[in-house]
Amino acid sequence: MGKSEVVPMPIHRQDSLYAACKGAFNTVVHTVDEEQDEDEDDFGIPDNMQLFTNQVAGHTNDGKSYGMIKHNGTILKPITKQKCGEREIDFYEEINSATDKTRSELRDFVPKYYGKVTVPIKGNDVDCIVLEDLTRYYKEPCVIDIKIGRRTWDPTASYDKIVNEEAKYQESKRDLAFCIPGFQVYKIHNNQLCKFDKNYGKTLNKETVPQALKMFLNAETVCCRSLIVQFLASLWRIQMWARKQRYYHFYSSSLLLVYDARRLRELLKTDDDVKPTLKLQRSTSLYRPLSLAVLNNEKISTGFSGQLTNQGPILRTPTSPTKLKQFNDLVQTNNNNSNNVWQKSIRTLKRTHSFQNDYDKDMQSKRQDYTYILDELCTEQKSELWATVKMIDFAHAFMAEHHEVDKNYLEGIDNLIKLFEEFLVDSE
Ligand SMILES: Nc1ncnc2c1ncn2[C@@H]1O[C@H](COP(=O)(O)OP(=O)(O)OP(=O)(O)O)[C@@H](O)[C@H]1O
Ligand SMILES: O=P(O)(O)O[C@@H]1[C@H](O)[C@H](O)[C@@H](OP(=O)(O)O)[C@H](OP(=O)(O)O)[C@H]1O
Repeated sequence: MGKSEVVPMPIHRQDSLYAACKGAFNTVVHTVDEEQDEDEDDFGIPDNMQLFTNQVAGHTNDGKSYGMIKHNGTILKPITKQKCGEREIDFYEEINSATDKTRSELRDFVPKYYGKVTVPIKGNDVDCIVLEDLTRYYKEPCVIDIKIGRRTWDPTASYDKIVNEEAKYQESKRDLAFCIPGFQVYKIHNNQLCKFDKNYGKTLNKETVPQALKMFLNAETVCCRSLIVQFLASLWRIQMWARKQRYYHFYSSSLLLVYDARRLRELLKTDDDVKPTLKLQRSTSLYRPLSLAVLNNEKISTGFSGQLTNQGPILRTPTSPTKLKQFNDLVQTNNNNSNNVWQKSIRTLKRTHSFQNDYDKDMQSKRQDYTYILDELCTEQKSELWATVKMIDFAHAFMAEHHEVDKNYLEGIDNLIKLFEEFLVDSE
């Protein structure tokens, strides 16, 4: 592995967690300044391709399968299991040509798909799926693979496969309906790249998963609210889609969360960014609508009237016309950029000011709460995104039987969102 080395983890505040990693797991630490020049020759891939070093989970070059390959701003996913490969290609091709709203919308939530190529790897011609590299524009890409669902075996799985899958990540899957097969994080306090593999992920439970997520977020001491809100903005959109879609059931599929630690480092240099001027005041749960937020020491209405009907909370137009105008202008200005997930989230949030929509009521109140935070973040001068969430790995994507909602998938998403929302509340 070139200049990478296996060294004991440094001991920081999360002593127990780091101590658990020390020695027990194959935790690899690179220093950020270190050149990561892998020896491509060892892996027998063409000269114009490289091993994809930002891969945090999935199949690797272990003699039976191959790891991801980096090529020209894309990644190539080698197909070693014919059926899984065909299923994944069929899935991408189907959603790329779909014209219905639900599947067209799904295109926004997955990496861009560029077809299939055959690559000579170690003398074998291997078919590969060509996908957008989600880490491409990030200087210090922090990546976590979160496998969604309690059940990770598909309807065609053999008895052995079921037994095998059920034996893994037991506590995490049972209690949270998701698990963490791997992640990497550029630690901003010591410039080290820390990698955590599936052996580490398999030890996690409902108490340690939040700690691992905080480690991934560089949030052991201070939680960056902008980062969490960016992730939540994407997660909420995926959640809303998963709540209504009845096309697919995903088994062993993941969410890939990616952010740029370089941008986080820049942001944390200024106190204001760590402690945003906007603070929501709330007691415990995000599932209760707020009536007031505090902006620059001034109380402002979040739009919740304090009254509930059997249709849900009654919302009023927020009382800050200036903010609302800025917000409208911003949405208007960015209307052309229809692929910008951030702006789409903002437009969705804007719609939650009205009751004339179809969204679930709890979603309305949650989004209402965060309209102001998103508004503030988007009016920052440097507003381009530096964090994103995409759905990946469709080797086990199946058509939904009887047009049922994919509860297995949805539950994992819901629980992940709850954790992120708790981080946000804790950071106030
Ligand atoms: N579009 C992408 N951009 C960047 N990295 C990606 C992308 N797709 C996958 N990866 C990286 O590759 C890893 C494995 O991806 P994926 O889950 O598709 O592979 P897999 O071999 O089918 O996994 P599994 O063993 O879970 O079936 C991910 O954890 C992630 O680190
Ligand atoms: O997390 P682990 O312990 O690495 O387990 C692997 C994981 O469940 C993969 O999703 C699966 O690949 P598929 O999705 O392609 O089935 C792989 O099966 P495999 O060993 O048969 O490749 C498992 O080994």
